[in-house]
Amino acid sequence: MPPKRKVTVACKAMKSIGFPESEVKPVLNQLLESSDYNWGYIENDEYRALIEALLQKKQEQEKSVELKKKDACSNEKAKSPIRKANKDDKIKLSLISEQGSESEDFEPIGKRLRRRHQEERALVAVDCSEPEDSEPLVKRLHQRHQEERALVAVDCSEPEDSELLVKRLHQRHQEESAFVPVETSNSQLVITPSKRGYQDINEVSSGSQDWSEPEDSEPLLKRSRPRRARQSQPDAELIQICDEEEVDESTQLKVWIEQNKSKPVSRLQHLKNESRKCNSSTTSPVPKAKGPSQPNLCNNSTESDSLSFQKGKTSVTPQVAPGERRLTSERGNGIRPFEKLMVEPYLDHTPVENVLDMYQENNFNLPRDEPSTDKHLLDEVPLAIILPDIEGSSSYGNGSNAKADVLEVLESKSLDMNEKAPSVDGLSNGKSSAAKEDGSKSLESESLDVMDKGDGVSEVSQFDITSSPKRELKLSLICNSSGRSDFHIPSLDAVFKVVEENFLKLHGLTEFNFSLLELMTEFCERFWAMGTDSAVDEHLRSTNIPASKISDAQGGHDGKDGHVGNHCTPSSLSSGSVRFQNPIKVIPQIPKPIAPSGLGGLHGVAGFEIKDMENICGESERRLKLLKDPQSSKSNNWEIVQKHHSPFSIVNYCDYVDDITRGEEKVKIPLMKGSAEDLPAFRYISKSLVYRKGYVNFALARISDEHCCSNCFGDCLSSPVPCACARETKGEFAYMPGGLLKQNFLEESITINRNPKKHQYFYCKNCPLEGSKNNKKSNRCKGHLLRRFIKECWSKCGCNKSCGNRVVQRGITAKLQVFWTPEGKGWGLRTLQDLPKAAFVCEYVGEIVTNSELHERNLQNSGTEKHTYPVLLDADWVSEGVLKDEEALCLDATVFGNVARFINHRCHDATLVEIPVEVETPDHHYYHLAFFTTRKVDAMEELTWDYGIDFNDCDHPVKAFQCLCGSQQCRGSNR
Ligand SMILES: C[S@@+](CC[C@H](N)C(=O)[O-])C[C@H]1O[C@@H](n2cnc3c(N)ncnc32)[C@H](O)[C@@H]1O
Repeated sequence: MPPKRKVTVACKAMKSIGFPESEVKPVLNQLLESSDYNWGYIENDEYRALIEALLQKKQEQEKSVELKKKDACSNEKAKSPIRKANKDDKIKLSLISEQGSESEDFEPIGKRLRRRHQEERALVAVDCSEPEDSEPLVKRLHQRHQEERALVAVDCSEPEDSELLVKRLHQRHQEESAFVPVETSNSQLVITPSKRGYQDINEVSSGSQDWSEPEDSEPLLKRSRPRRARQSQPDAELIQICDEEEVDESTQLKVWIEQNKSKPVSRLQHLKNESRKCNSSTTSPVPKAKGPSQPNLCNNSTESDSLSFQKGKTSVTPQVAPGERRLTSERGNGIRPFEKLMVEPYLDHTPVENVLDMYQENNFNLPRDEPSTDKHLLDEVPLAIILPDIEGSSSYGNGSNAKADVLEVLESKSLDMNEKAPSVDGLSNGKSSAAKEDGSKSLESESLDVMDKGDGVSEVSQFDITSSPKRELKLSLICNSSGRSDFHIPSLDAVFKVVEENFLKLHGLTEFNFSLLELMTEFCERFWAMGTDSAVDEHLRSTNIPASKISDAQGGHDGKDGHVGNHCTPSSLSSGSVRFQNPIKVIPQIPKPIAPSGLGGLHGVAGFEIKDMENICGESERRLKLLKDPQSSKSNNWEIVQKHHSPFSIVNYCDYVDDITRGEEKVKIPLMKGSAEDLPAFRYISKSLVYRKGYVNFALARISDEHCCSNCFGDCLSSPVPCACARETKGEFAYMPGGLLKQNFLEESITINRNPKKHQYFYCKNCPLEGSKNNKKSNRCKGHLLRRFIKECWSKCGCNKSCGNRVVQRGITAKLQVFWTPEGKGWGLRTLQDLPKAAFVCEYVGEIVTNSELHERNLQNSGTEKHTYPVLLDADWVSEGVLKDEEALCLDATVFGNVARFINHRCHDATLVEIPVEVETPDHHYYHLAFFTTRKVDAMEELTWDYGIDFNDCDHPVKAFQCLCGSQQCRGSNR
């Protein structure tokens, strides 16, 4: 269904339950954005996510009206001016625990709801003890909404006295804190909510998981069934983690009765709801809850997205992501937010201008097909980051460059301004640093000052710097005003003004352009700059990028350079604290596609610089022109090119006997001496290229949090708990440190290849392969073998490039040679060194063509032309549903290819096995096909793989050859 229609249908559905379109559209828009335009997520469960978002929004609106009312009232009573409060509060600070409500302020509503939705889904899958009630979803959601409204109503009935209000808020915070799972040791976990679900897995599995354990006996087909079903597996491991043992039931009940006096909700229903809430939001790794019916007033506001470092506690980077369906629905419903955006995955020399353009495209623009609904909302309006040295104009520059990139590192720093401050809210103070479980380190926390008012109440504030995996850097200042009845939220401008004036006074300056906001921004820049590795420093130093570009790319919401503009938002916290937060989006380092201006229709080609393309095209101006504007010619220049192979004859392999890759690979691949002129004319490429129609989308935006490990750090393989990227391989990585495949994974892949079972085949209703043949014969699908995928970490992951879960993408490392086979198979590939079993050798690289394009090629081939064997990328067609022609792809290495085009076929006992590898996109209709050794291979042995051809299939795109593999189980020797 086209997106516009989807919007209409969604609006209609919402209208039927009482939400007008005007309310629905902005929320839907926001939800779409936060879910990466994943309609599947929005449409699931009768629009559950959307309904929740709408209810939540309504509730927030109501709450804010209430709060405004109360504020107005308390302002009346509390006469003390802001300046007085500031003056009295000589910021004496220490860390406080405020992450509880932080996310409510910082995290966009859509994201929050999506997360909650995911958590709830996971719990529904797990919690067998609690039968789902049969109430329709909408009714249940409405009911919950009513309950929440009722709670607000209770609050409203209290006297509007400012002092009482503050106290009450504070008290409620304390109460709520009491129900938040408490520390069981000094290493309490502080969890990012969006990943919270995995925390328990960490806890449960760490230490108990045996990585070398044999694979479970689950049939492959079951695992390979559509990912929607597969996802439930990791989720199912989620357990109840609320520390209800710590909470006295009668106390809970009492509080609950207090809070729900006026509510016409049955206790049972309430308990169910609360239990669900608790399940989805609690953070403690401590023992399981007693049961679902136990009352629990777990504070949902602990759902913080903050990564605040808390002293004495260990911030844990969550590991395994929840199994949410990959975003194939985008494809399925025709939404192509970043259509044909090809990203060269390994490009290190990406000009930053284009990176920024792309970032802008990816993150701030509506997708092309997306209906333009109401105002496109952004909860967090980003400030621009200025790169001080970029134009050489920074007054702060010390030669190092600030950067606005590469920021998927998870670090959080709390600068506590109190030294030796007494513990507040359960937190210790003083210098502290903590190693997270993922191996990353929380930054040291420094305490600078303390003031005890003498009544045991510390005035505590916190300057919090948080970087999120979303490449946002947040500075937040939390002023704890608890115990001060005269406190009310000052205007941020006023605060800035006072601080700036004080600063100037303090330094005896009269004419100095000092801006606190700029200082904060500068702080962010420096933070990122210092946390970025030197390689990137160097990269940016060499890149001349105007600052305006950067602010543009940031969204440019303030209309100027994006740097100024009052985006700090004051908000009050339940404890009576006030927070100013200043979310700043930071540009990630994103590989770029080749600029569209470069080669017209070829801009989608990944992996080539323009000069490379010009080289490929040789000296021929005419050809280049054709390539630059393929539309300008009626003739298909690419086909002409291919037919005659003329552009490639310029490659005289006599000149490249030392290295037929011409430097395309990290290693040289020589040709056996003597007969270079016999080498077929082809162009060596190290990465596959889209020929023309094939749909391959490497947009980063397609990779959701669940499909990357943005929180990881360093080497994922060294993490005690496998990250989200191991989900594809059932929660354990396919690789061992050092790059070899794990035995069980390898064996399974070999078995699937050599002895496929009936149930390991998938039969399509409308087979794209058969359909592409366009002949009158039967289009009956002959079956596609379902294979196991490896999923490698990639650019959106937080780990570094040498992470052990990045093998195929690093390219060829073995010493190989192209040689003339004595048996008459033509050229072949062999190894010049001993290779261990399970070692990666190379991937199959070629042109990415659709099946119909391949068919056309074959028709055009007179049959006399030598052809390499095209490889069908059908390893997971089962989960891709009905494929469009442009999604049914194969790799043809005949004209553009890598060394794998020389690997000959061997029936059954080949030295190599091919394994699909997901790298840049979760869409499984495109993937890498990597070759691993099936056994130890000795130096000078030929490398072979089983093409999997049916030698009796006359319909096959390429005519079968008489097999000379020499295997005892040869299938094609007597043709
Ligand atoms: C991918 S290419 C391999 C490289 C090829 N030998 C060459 O010289 O370019 C596939 C072609 O090699 C030949 N070939 C591969 N394996 C063979 C085998 N076992 N027996 C005979 N010919 C084989 C066939 O002509 C086949 O179409």
